[in-house]
Amino acid sequence: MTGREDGLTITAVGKDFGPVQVLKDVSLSVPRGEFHTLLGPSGSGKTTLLKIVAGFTPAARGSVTLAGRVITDMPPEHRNIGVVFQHYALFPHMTVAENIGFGLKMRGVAKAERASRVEEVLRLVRMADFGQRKPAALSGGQQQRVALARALVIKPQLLLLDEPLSALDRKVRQEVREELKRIQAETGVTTVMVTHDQEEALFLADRVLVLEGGALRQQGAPTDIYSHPADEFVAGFLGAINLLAVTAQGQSLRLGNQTFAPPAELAEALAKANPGAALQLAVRPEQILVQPGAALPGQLGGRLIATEFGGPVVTLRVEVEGQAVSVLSLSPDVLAAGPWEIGMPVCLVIRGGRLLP
Ligand SMILES: Nc1ncnc2c1ncn2[C@@H]1O[C@H](COP(=O)(O)OP(=O)(O)OP(=O)(O)O)[C@@H](O)[C@H]1O
Repeated sequence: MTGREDGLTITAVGKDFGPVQVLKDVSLSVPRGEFHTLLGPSGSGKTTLLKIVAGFTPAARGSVTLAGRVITDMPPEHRNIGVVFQHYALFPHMTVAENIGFGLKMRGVAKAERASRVEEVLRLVRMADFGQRKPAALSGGQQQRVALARALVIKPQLLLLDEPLSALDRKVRQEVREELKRIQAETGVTTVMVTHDQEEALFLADRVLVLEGGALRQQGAPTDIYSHPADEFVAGFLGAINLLAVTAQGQSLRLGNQTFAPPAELAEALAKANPGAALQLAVRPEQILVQPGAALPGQLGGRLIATEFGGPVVTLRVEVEGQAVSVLSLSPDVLAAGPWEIGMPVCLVIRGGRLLP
């Protein structure tokens, strides 16, 4: 069997709540061993999709296949899926080890094997010394590790994570997210994680699936989806971006009264555009190079309107033909190398981006 047949396949899954179609025939597949993140704003249907896969909610239409078996109507306890939610929901009266072993006990696994599997999975999540503690005596990050151990101890064919990090504070969230990436790589378990945090989705995933209004807007590798968003929604949702109103003019682009050379990667898209067509150029701040002084031919000229210090990065705000453009400079050295005076002329070189209709 290929990885794809071994993994998860969702085919035309739909779901309605009353008159509202919250999932509109979503199809996707997660090859075995891959880590996919399901990213989308609140209410986009992420949790509903995850619940359908887990078996907690029936689908109105479509099918779900895991490891070659159709599981659409199978009860959750027969699906061999591990699930972790935002709120840990560990049993408070049981120790960590008992919490983790509970699912094995339900499955009739003998005591000695239970103990060795609990120990193994506790080592995996680096909580080997915590087996005898009660959940109340653990930090939030440690409780989520235990929840992860509990989901993994059954050796699931699929791991589903619903915002598992969002109740943790920033520093702990980063630690646990790195742990999660390591643990997924070590176990090789096929994983789908729901998040509304763009950075988290990009950091963790082999592939990011962007859901909006119950429909998949784009799926792809993190770098691809970040640099080549399919539409304005995806572009804006994945981080800061400049959307510049431009018109196609042969091999060049026109912005207001200025004509400039687009980055080479846009040549193909530009060749297909109608002359004079109004387009949007979507450019991430770090795809723009800024220099003090007037523009040379092929560059864009503007005026510096603000500099914003942000620790490791500095954002320069520039006005070009009445449009505001933000430029990310990767180091404060750029600022120190000045002179950057508000109101001064600057020139911009656009080094990447995407044309949107
Ligand atoms: N049991 C239900 N009854 C009625 N409507 C529901 C039910 N569950 C979810 N919905 C609606 O379905 C839509 C999708 O909800 P869902 O929880 O899947 O979104 P989400 O993307 O996970 O959002 P969030 O990030 O806020 O959790 C929302 O409009 C929600 O109000």
